[in-house]
Amino acid sequence: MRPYVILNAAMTLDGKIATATGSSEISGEEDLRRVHELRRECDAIMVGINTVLADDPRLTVHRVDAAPGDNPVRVVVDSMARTPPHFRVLNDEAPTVIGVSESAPPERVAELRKRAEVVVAGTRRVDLHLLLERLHGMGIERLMLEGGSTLNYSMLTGGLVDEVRVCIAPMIVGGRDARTLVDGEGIDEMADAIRLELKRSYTLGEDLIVEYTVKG
Ligand SMILES: NC(=O)C1=CN([C@@H]2O[C@H](COP(=O)(O)OP(=O)(O)OC[C@H]3O[C@@H](n4cnc5c(N)ncnc54)[C@H](OP(=O)(O)O)[C@@H]3O)[C@@H](O)[C@H]2O)C=CC1
Ligand SMILES: Nc1nc(O)c(N)c(N[C@@H]2O[C@H](COP(=O)(O)O)[C@@H](O)[C@H]2O)n1
Repeated sequence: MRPYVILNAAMTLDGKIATATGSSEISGEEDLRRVHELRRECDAIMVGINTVLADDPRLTVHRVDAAPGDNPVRVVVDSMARTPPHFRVLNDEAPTVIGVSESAPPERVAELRKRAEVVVAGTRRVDLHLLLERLHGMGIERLMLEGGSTLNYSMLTGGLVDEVRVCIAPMIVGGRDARTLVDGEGIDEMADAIRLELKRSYTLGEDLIVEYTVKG
């Protein structure tokens, strides 16, 4: 058993979720409120280690009203236990789970254990199926996947995403090194593309929100 997973992100019209320099403030104010309402409805928020290193995110509900208990569990996918101990994802605003692999240096794992629950899943890279199974065992039924592109790819190709919700901002940045909604190795044939079904689309301020379910 695994949690129900909603991938949420904001991208420019040309599909970038960050520029090559890591600048990633894309959503308008209304969309940010939607994101935080969604966070409040989820049991956990999951990101990849590169997102933590790039953004030093809080990953809490802080743009809409929230009681302390409304903060979801924060989950970082971090094979080598590189999460810096002083980063905000390890502050006491909410509980944090760090998914590491068996290859993570023990001294870094021990340091993280002082501030977070560490789940070991996978030998070299985090085994996402196993991590999600463990999270489900911890009571996490609804999980919001908040990027970045590399983790989005692994989660989608692993069949671990149920819904995709994207804010498309009226901006274009270009750049072959800029991160897109989904990167990774990519699928070779269109016939093998991950198929989605559009459920809803609407505008929020200047942004267009599109919501899809992933076909099974
Ligand atoms: N606009 C938006 O909505 C958002 C934008 N962003 C932006 O995205 C960028 C980061 O994206 P990106 O660089 O792709 O990094 P990710 O945040 O996707 O992190 C990827 C890393 O996660 C670790 N990982 C561990 N196990 C796995 C696995 N099984 N599959 C995939 N990854 C795994 C790997 O590092 P290791 O092997 O060391 O563990 C991998 O390099 C940032 O600039 C951030 O600002 C991020 C979120 C939302
Ligand atoms: N939905 C959305 N829109 C954007 O424009 C974004 N840059 C992001 N980024 C994600 O949110 C995290 C920051 O969260 P906090 O405000 O610090 O709690 C960031 O790390 C990305 O995962 N998302």
